[in-house]
Amino acid sequence: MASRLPSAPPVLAGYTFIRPLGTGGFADVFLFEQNMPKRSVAVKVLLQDIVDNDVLRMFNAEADVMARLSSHPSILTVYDASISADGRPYLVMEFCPSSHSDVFRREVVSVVDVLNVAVKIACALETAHRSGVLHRDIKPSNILNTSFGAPVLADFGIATSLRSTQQEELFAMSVPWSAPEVVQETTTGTVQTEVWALGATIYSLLAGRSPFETTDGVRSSRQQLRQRIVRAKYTPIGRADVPPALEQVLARAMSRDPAARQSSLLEFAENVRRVQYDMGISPTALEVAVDEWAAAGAPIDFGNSAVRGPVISEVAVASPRSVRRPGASAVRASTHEGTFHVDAERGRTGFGLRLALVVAGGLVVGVGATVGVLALVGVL
Ligand SMILES: Nc1ncnc2c1ncn2[C@@H]1O[C@H](COP(=O)(O)OP(=O)(O)OP(=O)(O)O)[C@@H](O)[C@H]1O
Repeated sequence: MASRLPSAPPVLAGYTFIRPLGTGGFADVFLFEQNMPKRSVAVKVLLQDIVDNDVLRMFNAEADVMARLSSHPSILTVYDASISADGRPYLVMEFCPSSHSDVFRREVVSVVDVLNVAVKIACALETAHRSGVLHRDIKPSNILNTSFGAPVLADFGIATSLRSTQQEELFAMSVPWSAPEVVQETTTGTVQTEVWALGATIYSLLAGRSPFETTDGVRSSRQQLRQRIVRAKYTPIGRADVPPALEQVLARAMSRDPAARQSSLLEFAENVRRVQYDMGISPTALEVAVDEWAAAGAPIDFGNSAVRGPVISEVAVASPRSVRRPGASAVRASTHEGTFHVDAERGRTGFGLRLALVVAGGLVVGVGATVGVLALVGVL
């Protein structure tokens, strides 16, 4: 968690603020209660003073990528995204009570649990890759645990297109889990750097430290850490309950030469399942999207930096107060973000078509019974 105080929580219609959950490089995350339907949600809000085109582009991509992928059981579910009344983009997500960074340095995590996490997150990443998306920030703190204890991959904040051909400038990285070629800034991300990062993450969960931290507890500088990563000399985890076959899978994932690593996250998952099988544990199910699903849908636009807030309807909402009387100039309609004006004189689309929409309807409330009636009539 970043060492700064969280910003003020946004005022969001339909949600009640409960408490801050954490702070990141670009955003604060707050616990809110959604009022209807009632449930706890985590709301990620971009920091106001860093909102520029690049940040908006990353935020839009994160919302779109998560919405596209979150039907996967091991990817964090996103419910909604919009702009708050004070102008901050936000993302409403499933609330996860804990993350793997909370536990791996404090507790010895069982090998059985870690192998399960490894297969599930590998399948989540394989699915993202088949959809053309690279995560680029795989690390223990981005594996959250749902209320049911299931591991889910979160934070697609610096995700990018797998098929991007542009030389991007962004070398955002979490150094301890980054591959040598990322640390040396020769690539911003490939399937092979994701294999490395997941291998390094799983290593960390088992070892209680990241793979290139010193074991004597002496804190090294960032530069020393980078040098050790570039040398890529694998240090065995050294836990009696970690079988050599598992060390081999992780050592292969963290090979200095990208071509020597598993060729995909699916291959990594299959290697881990083999270890589970050899240990007498039932292998975790492979949950990978079929190619037809992954190829379906419009490609995510990683270049879109438009402010995409609440939809402003040009259709007047029918109510006894909104029926236009002679001489009246405007009606009021409300969205979940507040109240805005609809000019009843214009009543046309932004393309200049002479399309006037007249909405008529009413809500009839009887004693002991309620009937809602809405009629919509379009007139050229
Ligand atoms: N859905 C969630 N439920 C509960 N806590 C969350 C959720 N999403 C994020 N958090 C917590 O909020 C904090 C900030 O998350 P965020 O994704 O913004 O940043 P980060 O990954 O910690 O840092 P950075 O974005 O700089 O890499 C983290 O401590 C994370 O555990």
